[in-house]
Amino acid sequence: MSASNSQYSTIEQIDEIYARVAQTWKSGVTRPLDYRRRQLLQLARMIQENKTLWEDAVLADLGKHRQECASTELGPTVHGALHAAENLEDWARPEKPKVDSWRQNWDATVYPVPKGTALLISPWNFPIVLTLLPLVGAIAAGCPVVIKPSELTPTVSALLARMIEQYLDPNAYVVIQGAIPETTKLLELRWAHILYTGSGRVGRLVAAAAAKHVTPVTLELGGKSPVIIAPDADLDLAARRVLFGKVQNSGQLCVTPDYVLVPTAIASDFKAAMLKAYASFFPINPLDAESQWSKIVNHAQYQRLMNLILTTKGTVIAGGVGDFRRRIATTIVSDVGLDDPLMEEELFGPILPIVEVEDVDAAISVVADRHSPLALYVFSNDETVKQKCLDRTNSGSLIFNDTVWQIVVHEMPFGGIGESGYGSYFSKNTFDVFTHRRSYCNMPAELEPFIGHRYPPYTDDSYKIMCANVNLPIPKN
Ligand SMILES: NC(=O)c1ccc[n+]([C@@H]2O[C@H](COP(=O)([O-])OP(=O)(O)OC[C@H]3O[C@@H](n4cnc5c(N)ncnc54)[C@H](O)[C@@H]3O)[C@@H](O)[C@H]2O)c1
Repeated sequence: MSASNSQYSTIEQIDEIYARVAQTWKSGVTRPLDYRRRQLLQLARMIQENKTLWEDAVLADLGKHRQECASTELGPTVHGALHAAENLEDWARPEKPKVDSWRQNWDATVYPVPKGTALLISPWNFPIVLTLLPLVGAIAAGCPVVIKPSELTPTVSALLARMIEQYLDPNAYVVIQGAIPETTKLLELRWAHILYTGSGRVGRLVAAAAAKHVTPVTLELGGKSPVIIAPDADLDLAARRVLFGKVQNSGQLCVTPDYVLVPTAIASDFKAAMLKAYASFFPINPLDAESQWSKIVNHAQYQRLMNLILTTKGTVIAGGVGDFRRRIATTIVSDVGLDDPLMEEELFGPILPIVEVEDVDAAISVVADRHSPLALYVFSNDETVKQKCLDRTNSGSLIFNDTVWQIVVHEMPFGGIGESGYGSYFSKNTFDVFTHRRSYCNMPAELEPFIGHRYPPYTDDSYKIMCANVNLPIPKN
């Protein structure tokens, strides 16, 4: 047992839990749609009936305000579970692909079937929704699941363990509490799918471990998500919306705006707009005891962020201070160069560098020269600018005139590209992650007269028939 937390699972317990969940998978109990539906409704109840407990847990671990907890953790989870329960039958319906007429009596069908027992490894920054939304998809798909939440949010992880045992089928959905040794052990086992959310550093370890068993993986990683301000942008609106994205969970959000690229011609107007938005968001000192803002998750992260504020060569124009409760005032830094320490790693905290560039083309070049981010935000209504951003950059998502709230459009796939990860989920996409599209055919004996030419011995006649597709006419253009 790990010394630091008596609720951590021992290695023997992990083996026992794995065997139990594997047995559940074999029994087929998680497959029927009415079972899946019941579990999904239970998951929604688990949140709704214990709203205050969840809010308190997130408050204890992250100091996150109840409003942020309701809007970004609890609401999306309940909505996601109910949406899956409502659409389950549709998503799980077998499909009849369009086939050539001569194959129509082969009964070609695609069955969406559960992949098998899945592993979810989730991060600390949104410890409820980033654990439970993947779980919703896995339940909907019919997979049993082992869940490993983050050790950095121990109150939420303990609550997840207790609630999931109480509300869901405990033989099919189990939380393992632990840190690196427990995750390492879990990664040695064979899973049907692993969905990992977190840093690229650990993502690489997960992908390497999965490769040993040829296990498919979804990697939801991070990266520096840029903002481009175009000359035609409404600067007050842009400033408010950029700052909104930055204050959510004190910037500890995978799609938080990481840095702003602004053409020199409008840079001073944009800075003024940012300071105006700042004053309206923070009518009192952001570090006041009644603070509404999340704390930084641990001392090491706090220290890392404060060091960045100290070592930047830019000018701190707002914030710049922290306190003993690990809160850092949202900090705006102007005149930041592309070689500044703030422009190296993903910031993942409440610091917003503003980088001046010659024009929108230069901004696009900066984005295109770096790793593809999880999100790219552009403030513009100019169709030429929009098209250039679409054509010349790549990112998990491309959002015009807002930040962060693309995540409420559940119908769109959420995921990264390149260093920001691979695979995507949300809504039916999550169901698809845990689903195998199994091909099915039934070839009746009456086919023999029509397919007899496939059997040896091969003859000139059978060869001619088999060349039919090779000789298909090709259109000129
Ligand atoms: N794409 C997304 O949806 C998304 C969402 C949230 C966070 N993120 C990204 O996650 C990162 C921050 O999250 P984090 O710090 O919790 O990530 P992390 O990678 O440190 O931890 C995530 C999980 O990995 C486990 N882990 C940590 N070290 C390990 C090791 N050596 N071996 C095996 N397992 C290990 C942890 O126990 C935890 O459960 C940021 O980069 C952020 O952008 C991405």
